[in-house]
Amino acid sequence: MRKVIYKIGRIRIVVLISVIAVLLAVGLNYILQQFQEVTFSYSSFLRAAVIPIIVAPLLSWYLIGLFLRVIELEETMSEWALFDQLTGLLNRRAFLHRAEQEYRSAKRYETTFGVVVLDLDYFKNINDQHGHMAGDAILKDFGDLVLEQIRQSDISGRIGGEEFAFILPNTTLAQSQVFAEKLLQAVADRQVMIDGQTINYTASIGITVSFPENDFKIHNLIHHADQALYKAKSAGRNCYKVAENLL
Ligand SMILES: Nc1nc2c(ncn2[C@@H]2O[C@H](COP(=O)(O)OP(=O)(O)OP(=O)(O)O)[C@@H](O)[C@H]2O)c(=O)[nH]1
Repeated sequence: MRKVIYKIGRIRIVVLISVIAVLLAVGLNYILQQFQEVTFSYSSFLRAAVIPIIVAPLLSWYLIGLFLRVIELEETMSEWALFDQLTGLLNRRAFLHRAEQEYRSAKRYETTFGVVVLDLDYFKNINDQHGHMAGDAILKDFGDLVLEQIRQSDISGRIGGEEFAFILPNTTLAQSQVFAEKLLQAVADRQVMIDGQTINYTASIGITVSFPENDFKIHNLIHHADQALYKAKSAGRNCYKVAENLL
């Protein structure tokens, strides 16, 4: 509906509604004159047209504006329901929903997909040393990196405070490892300026892959990737590890 309004143009719609209102008023006046059997009068026509000429454009302009605002608010609210406000990535709930869809599609078409879980390293230290705002700036920077560099067909979400997850459709283990390597490098290359100070950050990654012959559900896959992530943390961080069951 909003698209229709923008396509036709608000002014044209207002003019159209006003013309219809005037025609209706004049038509009604004509019918009434017929019923009341009064002498046909042009001045009565003019009087009938005056009110819609003034009221119809003002009222329709206002109502169309109100309608557009309501639609805009509705769109913003449905966006808020799906996206994390800080990073612009899918929130946990929306991510899991999309991941579930990919899981079903991969099962149906017997394809393999990668599941990658990433956690920013020593994030508590960043908050403690530079403040919560700096922590937020890093999270936002990571969101920008993902939005800029990750394929549209991949599914990315913020699934926890400083934990992110990715579903890579039609992707093998070897390809998921290349993805992880590139992502780690891209994160390490980032520089965030906070209060004139440059802050670098790193991340750790856990990977698993869903094969058509396995029957692991999404929450199992994320759990396996999470376990691999903790291995990467124990191994010193800024690296990736593959889930135990794939080795
Ligand atoms: N600024 C900011 N901090 C957050 C947000 N969500 C979670 N955090 C913080 O992230 C920190 C996570 O700390 P830990 O779980 O100890 O992990 P870490 O310090 O990154 O250490 P490792 O993961 O082991 O490398 C906590 O201090 C949380 O308060 C957020 O939205 N903004």
